[in-house]
Amino acid sequence: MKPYVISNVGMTLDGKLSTVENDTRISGENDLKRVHQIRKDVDAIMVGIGTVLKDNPKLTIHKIPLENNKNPVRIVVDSNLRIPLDSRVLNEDAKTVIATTEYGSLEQSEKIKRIEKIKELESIENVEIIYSGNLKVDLELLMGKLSKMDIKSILLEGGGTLNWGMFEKNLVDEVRVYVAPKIFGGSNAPTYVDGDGFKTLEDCVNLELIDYYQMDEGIVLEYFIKKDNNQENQE
Ligand SMILES: NC(=O)C1=CN([C@@H]2O[C@H](COP(=O)(O)OP(=O)(O)OC[C@H]3O[C@@H](n4cnc5c(N)ncnc54)[C@H](OP(=O)(O)O)[C@@H]3O)[C@@H](O)[C@H]2O)C=CC1
Ligand SMILES: Nc1nc(O)c(N)c(N[C@@H]2O[C@H](COP(=O)(O)O)[C@@H](O)[C@H]2O)n1
Repeated sequence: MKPYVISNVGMTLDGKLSTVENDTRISGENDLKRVHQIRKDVDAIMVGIGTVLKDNPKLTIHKIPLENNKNPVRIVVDSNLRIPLDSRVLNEDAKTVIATTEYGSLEQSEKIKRIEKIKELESIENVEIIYSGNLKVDLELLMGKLSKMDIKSILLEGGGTLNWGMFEKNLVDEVRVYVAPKIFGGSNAPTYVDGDGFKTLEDCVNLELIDYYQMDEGIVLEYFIKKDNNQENQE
């Protein structure tokens, strides 16, 4: 049984997650409070290494009172352990799981560097490294391992490449997006779901609307993922 995965982003009307210069001021204050309430409701928050490298996020609950809650576990999907040791997501405010790949097939010099980085990360008390897959993190395997760690719900915050990986493997259960009344443009600006993309309508993700409501100057849209994809797309 895999964890229940909620994908949440703040995006512009043209689907961007940041500008081409990585300006990510999209959500208003009330929407950020909504996001932090979801963080409070889940066991873990998951991002890709791209987001860590570009945003240096904290991934803790800080826009609303934590009260007597613990911060959720922070999961960083990082096949090649590129995470900088001074990343805020490695601070002591919460446990951090780094999902990486087996390194046995690396050539000797790369393997030595990888083992060095593993030792440095393992010396950080609240950090745990888990291994799933070879060249790239195997997300299906990862979900199974996280479930065994008693992580039953995950807020997937992105970015667009990891979001693609999760949608491609049909690992997302719910979508909540804040759509700001802004247009960023830019063919190189990151979008909600990047990656290779589905080739045909038969393969794409189908959504079932749950709710929609105004928030700040924008709109929040909430959907379930329709899991009977094939039947839906044949109609
Ligand atoms: N507005 C919003 O709500 C949000 C905005 N953002 C923005 O998104 C941008 C970052 O997005 P992006 O650059 O795409 O990076 P991501 O955060 O999506 O990280 C992608 C990286 O994760 C690693 N990864 C490992 N396994 C997988 C897999 N199976 N599938 C996919 N990725 C995998 C890859 O690196 P490797 O091969 O090294 O493992 C990949 O390059 C930033 O500009 C950030 O500001 C991010 C989150 C939310
Ligand atoms: N939901 C949402 N709306 C926006 O406008 C955003 N820019 C983001 N960004 C995500 O939140 C992370 C920062 O979290 P911390 O405040 O540092 O805890 C950022 O890295 C993106 O994942 N999200």
